[in-house]
Amino acid sequence: MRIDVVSIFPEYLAPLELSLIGKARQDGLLDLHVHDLRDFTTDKHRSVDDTPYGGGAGMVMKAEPWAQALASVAEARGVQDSKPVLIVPSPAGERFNQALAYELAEEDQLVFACGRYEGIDERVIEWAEEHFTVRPVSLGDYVLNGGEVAVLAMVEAIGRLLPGVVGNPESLVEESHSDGLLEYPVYTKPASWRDRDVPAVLLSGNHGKIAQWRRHEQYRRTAERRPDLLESLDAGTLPRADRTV
Ligand SMILES: COc1cccc(COC(=O)c2cn[nH]c2)c1
Repeated sequence: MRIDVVSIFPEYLAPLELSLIGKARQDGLLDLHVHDLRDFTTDKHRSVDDTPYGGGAGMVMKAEPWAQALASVAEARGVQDSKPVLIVPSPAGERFNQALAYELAEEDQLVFACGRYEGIDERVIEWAEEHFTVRPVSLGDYVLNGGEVAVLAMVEAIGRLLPGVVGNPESLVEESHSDGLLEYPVYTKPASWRDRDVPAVLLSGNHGKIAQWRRHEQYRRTAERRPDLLESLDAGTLPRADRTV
């Protein structure tokens, strides 16, 4: 998979050189390029924003630098049969979740546009529809100063689903949200720690009972912390589970 990120703070994406995603890049599993939006400006001040039409506080990101940057990224990939997906992290986007992470992990190319200030001139989104499948995506109902933090989270959530990125794909199966439920509690040595014991069933060696206990814990936790997930479970809108793409 190829991922391109456009930002006025490219150094914000440096953590993607570390750990699992960094290794995936070294192993050639993930081809990630970060671009500085200011490299696509033409004025002496390399300006990327201006005051909003209609008034109001804050600034809006200008359309032309974005069109130049996105056109350059679309070309970088060469001619392909499907349009790359342009993801715009935004408080006004569709909600990011594990199901969307699985869906996006199947794409050949993802392009992330990191907005800042009050947002990007809406005409960029309209223009981009010609070259991309455009998807505004929200991490949650809160406002960040820019899309970079959201991109770090999404690239990690998507990247770890790519074949070969995590050592043991089995670990992707039994984790929160892979089956629509929260994960069960986990324990490791010592069996007794500060007068707190590991649940006896986990030491029993009875794998049927262990699986049963874990499933029960998943339901108990989900009902307690995320009853909304139980509703979508009933509605059958489960995320793609137990496989890498
Ligand atoms: C595209 O325009 C803007 C404007 C302002 C901030 C941002 C950054 O994204 C978020 O704040 C966000 C993402 N998921 N939840 C919140 C983008």
